[in-house]
Amino acid sequence: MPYTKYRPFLDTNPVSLPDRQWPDNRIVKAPRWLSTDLRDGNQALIEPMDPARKRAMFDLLVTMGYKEIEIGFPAASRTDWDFVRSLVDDDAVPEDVTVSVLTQARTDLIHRTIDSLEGFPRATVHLYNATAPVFRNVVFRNDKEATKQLAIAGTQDVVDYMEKTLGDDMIVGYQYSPEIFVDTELDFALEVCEAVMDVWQPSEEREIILNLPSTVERSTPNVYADQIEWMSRNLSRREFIVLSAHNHNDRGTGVATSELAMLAGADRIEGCLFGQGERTGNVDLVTVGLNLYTQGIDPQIDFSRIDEVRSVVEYCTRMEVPARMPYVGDLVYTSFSGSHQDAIKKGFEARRKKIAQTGDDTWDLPYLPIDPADLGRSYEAVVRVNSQSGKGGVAYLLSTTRNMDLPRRLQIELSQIVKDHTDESGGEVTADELWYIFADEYLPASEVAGLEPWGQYALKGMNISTGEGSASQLTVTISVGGEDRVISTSGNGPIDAFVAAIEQLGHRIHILDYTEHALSEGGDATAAAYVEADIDDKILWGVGIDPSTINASFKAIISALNRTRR
Ligand SMILES: CC(=O)SCCNC(=O)CCNC(=O)[C@H](O)C(C)(C)COP(=O)(O)OP(=O)(O)OC[C@H]1O[C@@H](n2cnc3c(N)ncnc32)[C@H](O)[C@@H]1OP(=O)(O)O
Ligand SMILES: CC(C)C(=O)C(=O)O
Repeated sequence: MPYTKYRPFLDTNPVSLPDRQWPDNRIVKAPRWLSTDLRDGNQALIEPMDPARKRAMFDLLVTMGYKEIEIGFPAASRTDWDFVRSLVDDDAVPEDVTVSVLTQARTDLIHRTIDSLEGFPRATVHLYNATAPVFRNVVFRNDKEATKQLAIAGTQDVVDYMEKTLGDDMIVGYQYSPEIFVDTELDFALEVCEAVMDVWQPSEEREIILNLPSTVERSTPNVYADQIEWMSRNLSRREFIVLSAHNHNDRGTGVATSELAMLAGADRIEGCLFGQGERTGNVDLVTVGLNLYTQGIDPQIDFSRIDEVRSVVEYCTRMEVPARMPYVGDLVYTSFSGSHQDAIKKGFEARRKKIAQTGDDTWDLPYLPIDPADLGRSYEAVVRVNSQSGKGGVAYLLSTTRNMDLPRRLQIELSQIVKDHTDESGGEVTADELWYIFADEYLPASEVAGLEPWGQYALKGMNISTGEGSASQLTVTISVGGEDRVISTSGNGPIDAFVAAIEQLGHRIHILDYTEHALSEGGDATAAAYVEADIDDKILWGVGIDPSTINASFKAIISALNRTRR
């Protein structure tokens, strides 16, 4: 490939900051957020949002807690203008939300943009012009001075026209973006921003938002961080400036770029939900927000119903959120491989114990950086079973979907049975399919609809009496190949007596392990019993489910017996 036609970024726009501070900084609070879903996000859609979709997006952003929302480029099109006006007409903007509108530095567009704001209680006018060499030379055919003058004139236009047209009771802020900041010589970006500030005159009550976009991401995030720190250190009137980062994702590092920008001094992050936006998109606000959350920082945004957020965004943008999208994709809380499933299962068990014993619910789970429940995702989706899965995943699914708490060696036995199935089918086994595989293998068919009956033996009835200190007397009816046999025995306990009954059927049987637990709570609780037995020199597990614990254990022994002969 002709790689020599590309130049290293640092050869085109070098940054020197040997005493950089940002690598030692820590992010300790959420930035101010700006959602540009309705502007940058919308302008990049194959089919831009219609009014209903725009409104759904706006309402979603408000509900989630975004306080600054760029609602469009009202001078660009009738649809953008109408949408902006509809928010005033419908009184749709809550007290604590500030809308923002974008314009180029062109008088007619600036005036129309400001006209669109009439009636809003507060708003921000956002003006941009590209400042980088290739744009000066190719797009604007301007030198540096003319580029700066465009920013100055545009800002002056904004100031003058606001004063002339907007009432005193309206709070209007100003944002300036030197578009293509990353490719702009730093000293020139600084010069333009200073010139813009000279016009706007920021002060205690009159902040200015200076937005330094990686319009096209072309360097590693550390270079951008150097650029942000350099600007942050060299800008005058820094205390009145809200330094904003607007990052695209051309190199796939938009999130890292925004995070490093925060370390380097950015106060505000602009982006779109799930990374919508031009080309590879704007930075994903959900990922940046939830990355903060997983560090114990309140993102100030409600992500607790992430699937609802996703479905509204998919409706509005007519684009699908990919299955591996951080925090929200279909597969991100799913583990297929055996060792991951095993670790997750153990992690959940350890967590339950830790909470019960100490009340400490600090999150520390193998392979899961976030508790899916915090985002409204269910644990059932965490583990899925295919040919890569081991005992942990199988046991986890049966535990979460059926309350079955399988003993470890039974897990190993079942896992091999499931693997035979997945090796043959090649695909995933759903929780329902797993239940059918399990039931077909271990349970009398009558208990699970849709399965063929199997097994030479079945428990038909029993009567047991145990006197104090004396042996259990058992009379049991067992169907043998369809014919009922009534057997009377005794033993040290019910299981011992039942084993004696099985021996009367001509089998050698020795119980190796036995456990039981309730499957549900309350008076109508059902019990599950698990028996590992050596029957006629075959070691196998059997499972029984019944409202009576004794019946469940007898069924488990019958299950193991039938399996030796299947
Ligand atoms: C990085 C970003 O995403 S910025 C946002 C970009 N979004 C959009 O552009 C969406 C909406 N835009 C539009 O609908 C149109 O571009 C309009 C209505 C704003 C303007 O349309 P037109 O007047 O036909 O101009 P056109 O779209 O061709 O824009 C190019 C012209 O604008 C000039 N221009 C581009 N950006 C700016 C700017 N920020 N400030 C001043 N002039 C600018 C160009 O130099 C060019 O001028 P020229 O025709 O004299 O060479
Ligand atoms: C207008 C600016 C902020 C922009 O969208 C960009 O540079 O990507």
